[in-house]
Amino acid sequence: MALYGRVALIGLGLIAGSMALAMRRGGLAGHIAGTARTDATRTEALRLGLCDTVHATATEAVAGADLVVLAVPIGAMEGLAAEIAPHLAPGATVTDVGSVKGAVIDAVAPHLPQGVHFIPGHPIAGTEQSGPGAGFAELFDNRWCILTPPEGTDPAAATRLRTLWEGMGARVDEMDAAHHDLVLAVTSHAPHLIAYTMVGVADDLRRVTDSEVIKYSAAGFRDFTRIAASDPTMWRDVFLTNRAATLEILGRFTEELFALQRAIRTGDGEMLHAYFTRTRAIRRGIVEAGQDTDAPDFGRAKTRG
Ligand SMILES: NC(=O)C1=CN([C@@H]2O[C@H](COP(=O)(O)OP(=O)(O)OC[C@H]3O[C@@H](n4cnc5c(N)ncnc54)[C@H](O)[C@@H]3O)[C@@H](O)[C@H]2O)C=CC1
Ligand SMILES: O=C(O)C(=O)Cc1ccc(O)cc1
Repeated sequence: MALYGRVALIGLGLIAGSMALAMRRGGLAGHIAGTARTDATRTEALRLGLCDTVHATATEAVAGADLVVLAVPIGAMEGLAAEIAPHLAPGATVTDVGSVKGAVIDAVAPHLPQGVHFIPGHPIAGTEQSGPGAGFAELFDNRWCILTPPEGTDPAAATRLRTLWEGMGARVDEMDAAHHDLVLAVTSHAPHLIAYTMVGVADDLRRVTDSEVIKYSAAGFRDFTRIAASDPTMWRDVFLTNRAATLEILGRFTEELFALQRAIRTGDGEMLHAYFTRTRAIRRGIVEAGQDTDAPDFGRAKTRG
């Protein structure tokens, strides 16, 4: 028997589309109901076989669902939570996949009725692509998914959601929302901002033509351009909702950057060498601990992009 009888996916983009395909692969959902705002997305989701039914409204999709997944940009979550709240089945679990957790909890939890389990989540897996056609079943394989269940969460509901993510190929960790937001500011949010900035700098530097940027892109800059092609709405919402942690990390980043800038200006090769030796050791530690899921020897499908 399927783990969840009826799953409602709100927002049929990269993450919801990948979840639909991964749930089908694992036989984890009896019925997948989806909702999207436009006719084009609903038609595309049916054509791709993501959903058994697609609905024009979120309230129709969540009716009778035992799992509801909010898979929209963070700024859209509060409005959707308010809209679906009166239509949720008693005992249902509501989860989300947002890249920031504290703000999502503040926005969503107050709207949900007693008897509904709210267990926020965040798959640490994605690409710069968006929309239903961007999804693929292997996206979560060997990737982490972080759950941030609030205190007092029903253990059976949390275990069931953990089992779903494991069934979709992910490894699951639990932590509190504030810690999640700090960790992700370091590992994802600040790096994305740096990529956006670097691509902006190259664009501003008119002495370097566009064709030269493309032609001579070494791997570092190529990765920046891929990341800087990510969805603008999603990333605007990430920075507006993880403000404190991102600003804290960017402050530290700026200090380090100034120190390196000074070392370059003063010709302090010793400082540069010591710094790069330290960072190389960090990278090697990650690979040796088997934490780099993109390493070629990890035996998994690489994230597309
Ligand atoms: N893209 C990535 O790599 C990752 C994204 N996330 C999170 O997952 C969530 C969804 O991201 P993606 O699937 O990448 O985005 P996406 O852009 O591919 O899909 C989002 C979908 O939500 C729809 N939508 C937007 N506002 C809506 C509203 N008010 N009502 C109904 N539908 C609405 C959009 O039309 C779109 O179809 C975001 O909160 C993001 O932070 C989490 C992990 C990775
Ligand atoms: O495409 C990439 O490199 C990513 O970093 C994907 C990603 C984007 C946002 C998340 O919250 C988690 C993963």
